[in-house]
Amino acid sequence: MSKVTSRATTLNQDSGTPNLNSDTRAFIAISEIFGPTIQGEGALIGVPTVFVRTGGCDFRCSWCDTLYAVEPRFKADWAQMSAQAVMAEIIRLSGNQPLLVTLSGGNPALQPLGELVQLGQQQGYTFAIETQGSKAQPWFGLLDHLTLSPKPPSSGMAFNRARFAECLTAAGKRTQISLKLVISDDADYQWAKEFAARYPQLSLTLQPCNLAPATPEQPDMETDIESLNARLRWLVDKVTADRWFNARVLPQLHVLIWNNERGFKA
Ligand SMILES: C[S@@+](CC[C@H](N)C(=O)[O-])C[C@H]1O[C@@H](n2cnc3c(N)ncnc32)[C@H](O)[C@@H]1O
Ligand SMILES: Nc1nc2[nH]cc(C(=O)O)c2c(=O)[nH]1
Ligand code: SF4
Ligand SMILES: [Mg+2]
Repeated sequence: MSKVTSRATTLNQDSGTPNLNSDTRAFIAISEIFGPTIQGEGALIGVPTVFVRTGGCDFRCSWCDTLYAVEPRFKADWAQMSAQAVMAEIIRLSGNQPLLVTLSGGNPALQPLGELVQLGQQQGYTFAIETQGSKAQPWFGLLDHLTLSPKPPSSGMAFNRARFAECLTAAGKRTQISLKLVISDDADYQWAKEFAARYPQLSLTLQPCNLAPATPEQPDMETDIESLNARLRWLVDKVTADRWFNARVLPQLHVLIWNNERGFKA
C-alpha cells in the first residue's frame, strides 16, 4: 500500500493571519499526512478525518505504536513544512471539502500549529488534537477538540500535574476536552480510576493497550486480535463490575480494521 505523505517544503510563510506562534518563520516537522479515513479512537471514534502526524516527542512510552514519528533516528524522514503547505495537502486529500483534521504525532503540542489551525478554520475545516498533556500551547484555545492522553504507569512515563493543568487552562471554554486513558494491567486500571476521579468534568475513554504494536523494524507485523479482544473483555468486565458508568470503553478501531499499518487509512 502506498502512503500519502507530504514531503514538499514550501517557503511561502506569509499568511496574513494573526500569529499565535512565537516564531512566525516556524516550520512544522511532519512525519505523515494521510486520509481521509476515520478517527479510530476516543470520543470522536468513527468521524471522517485527515491525520496530520508531526515528528518528535518528549515522551518514550514503552508500548508506543508510532515510534517512526517519535525517535530522532527517523528525523530524516520528517518534512519541514509551512502551515500553507500542510493546508494545501489537507485540501488536496479532502478534495477541498472541509472535514475534521486530527493533529497527532509524536507530540503535536511541540510544534507551531496555531497558524495551520487558523488557516484551516477560515476555510471551514475543524481541528482536533491528540496529545499527552505535557506541554500547553496558546493555540489550544482555537481547537474544536483536545484529547488529552496522560500516560499510565505501564508506559514508564511520569505525570506532571502542573503541566496537565496548563493544558486545560490553555484550552479554555470553547474547546471540547476529553480524556483517553490507555490501560494495560491492573495497576493502570487503578491509576485510571484515581486519575478520572480528579477530573470528573472531562468525558472519559478507556482504551486497552496493544502490547505488541507494529514497530519500525516490523511494520507489517500481524496484530494479535485475539489478545486485544481478551484485554477489551477484561476491561469491560472491570468497568461494569465497578459500576464505573461514566467511562466509555473502546478499542483502537483502525487497528482492528487495518492492523495499524501505515498508509492511506490507518
Ligand atoms: C501515538 S499517540 C500520539 C499523540 C500523543 N503523543 C499521545 O500520546 O497522546 C496517540 C494515541 O495512541 C495511544 N497509543 C500509543 N500506543 C498505543 C498502544 N500500543 N496501545 C494503545 N494505545 C496506544 C496513545 O496513548 C495516544 O492516546
Ligand atoms: N485511524 C486512526 N485513528 C487514530 N486515532 C489516533 C491515532 C493516532 O495515532 O494518534 C490514529 C491513527 O493513527 N489512525
Ligand atoms: S507520548 Fe504518544 S507519541 Fe510519544 S511516545 Fe507516548 S504514545 Fe508515543
Ligand atoms: Mg496511532
